[in-house]
Amino acid sequence: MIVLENVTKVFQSKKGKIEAVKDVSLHVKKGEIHGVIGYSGAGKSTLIRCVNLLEKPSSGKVYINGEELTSFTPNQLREKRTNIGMIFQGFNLLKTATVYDNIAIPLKLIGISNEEVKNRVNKYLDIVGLSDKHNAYPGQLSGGQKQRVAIARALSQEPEILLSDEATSALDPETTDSILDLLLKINEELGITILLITHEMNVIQKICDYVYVMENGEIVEHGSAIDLFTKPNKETTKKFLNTIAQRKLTPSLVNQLKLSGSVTRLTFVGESTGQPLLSLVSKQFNVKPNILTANIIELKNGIVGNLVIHLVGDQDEVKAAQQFLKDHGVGLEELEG
Ligand SMILES: Nc1ncnc2c1ncn2[C@@H]1O[C@H](COP(=O)(O)OP(=O)(O)OP(=O)(O)O)[C@@H](O)[C@H]1O
Repeated sequence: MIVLENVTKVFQSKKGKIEAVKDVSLHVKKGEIHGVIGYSGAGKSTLIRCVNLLEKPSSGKVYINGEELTSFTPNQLREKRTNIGMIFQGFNLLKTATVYDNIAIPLKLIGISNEEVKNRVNKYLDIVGLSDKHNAYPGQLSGGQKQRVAIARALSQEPEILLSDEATSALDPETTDSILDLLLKINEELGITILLITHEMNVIQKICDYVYVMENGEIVEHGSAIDLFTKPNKETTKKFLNTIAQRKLTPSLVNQLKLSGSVTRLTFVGESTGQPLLSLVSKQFNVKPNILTANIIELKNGIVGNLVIHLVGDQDEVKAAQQFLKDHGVGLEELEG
């Protein structure tokens, strides 16, 4: 379990103070995968580095499994850090060491016996699917394979928590998917709690239970992945959603369509996905629903359907039809031109 309480990080630079992280609180429950998404410069890297105190917060507290990390001496911290693995965008492997040694050396440094080192390297290379690469050097591996070695190295210290700093950002979409599948597998099979940062909405979509949207050092919106995908509030969140599913119509088209009715985004989740609601609407009300765009987004914990419809009819009938949809659990957002 990870808890951040009012964490702020201020850097002093030649140009003055930079508040990279401002009063951030978050709570990652044991066994869950939480993601922080934001644009470049939002403060994500600084935030995740505050979790294992690679960056010392200027103020605020960090708790891991109920213990306040921010109160520990450097020696205590070194010991506690073995419970927090970390993976990075650039993999951070030793180029001159074999895959075996990349995993073995850090284990030897924390005093693990040679036999146990061997067992762990075998076990975790097997889990990440690289049992045949013990003697390879990083330069002989693809990006995805390098990240697998880095994941095996992080897991070999048998942490309860894994921090992922843009781990898939340097990878192509297919390799990204395979690394995300691996993260899901280690979360499910080893029960490891994961906190990740990313600027890619598909990472959030595929593996996160809970999401924080970060902007200018602050968490501007947060919620379960399903809530964020169905009821986004902030412009930044909506922009990120637009990157995975076309949700936007041109303002001139919206204005033109609104002359004869409403232009409404409907979000279906849970039970509402299984009902023929649009056909009921056209039977029960004097309106004609025309579908303008449609897509389905598969999240870790469910499926969200998005439809943008043009409801043609007079105002009262359109309003009654919208209320009917709302009453049946459909999310509604009136689009403006
Ligand atoms: N060591 C540092 N000294 C001074 N300023 C820093 C330092 N590290 C980060 N910053 C500043 O803090 C802000 C947040 O940076 P950070 O790297 O945390 O953002 P980010 O969301 O991870 O962006 P990116 O994805 O581009 O790394 C930026 O304005 C950055 O310039």
